[in-house]
Amino acid sequence: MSFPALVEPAAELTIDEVRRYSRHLIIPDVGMDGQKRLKNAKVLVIGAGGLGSPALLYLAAAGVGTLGIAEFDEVDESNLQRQVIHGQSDIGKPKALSAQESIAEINPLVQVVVHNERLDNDNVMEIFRGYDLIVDGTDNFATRYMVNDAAYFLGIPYVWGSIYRFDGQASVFAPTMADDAPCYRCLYPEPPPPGMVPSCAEGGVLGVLCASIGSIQVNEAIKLLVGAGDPAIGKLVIYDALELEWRKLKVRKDPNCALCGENPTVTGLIDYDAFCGAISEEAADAAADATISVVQLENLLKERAEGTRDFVLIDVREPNEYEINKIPGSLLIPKGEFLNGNALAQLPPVDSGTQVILHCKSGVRSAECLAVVKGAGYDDALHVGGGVVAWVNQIDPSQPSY
Ligand SMILES: Nc1ncnc2c1ncn2[C@@H]1O[C@H](COP(=O)(O)OP(=O)(O)OP(=O)(O)O)[C@@H](O)[C@H]1O
Repeated sequence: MSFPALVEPAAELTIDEVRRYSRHLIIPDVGMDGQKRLKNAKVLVIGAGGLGSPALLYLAAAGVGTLGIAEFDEVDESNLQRQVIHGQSDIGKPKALSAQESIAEINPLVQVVVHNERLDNDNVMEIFRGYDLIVDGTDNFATRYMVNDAAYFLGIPYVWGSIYRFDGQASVFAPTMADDAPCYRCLYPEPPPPGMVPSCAEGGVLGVLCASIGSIQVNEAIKLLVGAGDPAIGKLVIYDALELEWRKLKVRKDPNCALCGENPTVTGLIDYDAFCGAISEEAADAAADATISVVQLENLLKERAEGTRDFVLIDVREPNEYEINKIPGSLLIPKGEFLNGNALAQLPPVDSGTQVILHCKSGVRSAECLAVVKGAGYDDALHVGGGVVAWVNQIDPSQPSY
């Protein structure tokens, strides 16, 4: 199904622009009219990370007249494996500014608007207002639901993408463009239970997958802006890079959707952190008075070495994470073993007097496991807040982080 172009055409292209965009101008579906629409377009990209990098680069190269960048973070060495808009000399710089510099080099005709801040309930409506289209390149559920809701309230279509390891997904959510067009909540009414879906920082992502999904997002954005082809409204694009398989599933509007359904219950922005629960209630309860810092752990490890303390330190991450860095003296039992109950047989008996201390990468998975262990009777079990990330940052910077 085709849709009218989102943007009116600019009055004219300059001679420089005609030269620069000549390969677009000779595509019948873009042409002079489409390129003038791109020139007039205002597109906001949220996140200048894995997906945002290729999205910004190609939107800029394509001649989108105004490109907004909403990003609060700074460039880290571990970003460079996939966030190709940043380079070695950008490490430590705000990503939004680093991205702006790259765009100036790729296409100085683009006007870049930098929003060097975290998008949240306080600023999202104001920042979104005035853009024709949004490209969501973020990596967390709280932001995704917020983007979906804010875009819906303002009637702005957006292109969503998501990546994990070798798997990617993308879709266009534009409930105000067609009566039967779904929103993100129609596809995913509820966020996954906290701790169940690891982030890319926890589970990893193939760098080049960002290019595959980010370029699909740009493709959809260009189609929407110029009114070409059949955009992925009501369609979920699924890419399996390991099998080299693309699939397209139909996504229907949910009449019971909390946002765009017949009797909406979400009528304004909500507390998205609470909705997505950074940590499950059981895990939060278990960890409430059983969380130690890495400094406390270091002291406990010294006492254990001196023979004045008895405990097992268990790393609940995956074996490939354990290969990258570890807290010395830890034993690896991945979280899945706790969830299926097998880990308990590998722990010292409850009445042995040996305490159980758990850690993971950042403290989310270990809190989930702590709830299991406490439920099995290990009342004095502890977990390490901040996990191995805090250990590397505060105790042993000689180890790599990831
Ligand atoms: N609410 C938000 N406002 C602005 N930018 C956001 C928001 N939420 C996430 N982002 C940005 O979206 C980008 C997502 O990129 P990516 O998935 O590659 O993750 P990353 O945070 O850079 O990497 P990693 O999680 O592996 O350290 C990040 O740069 C992140 O800072």
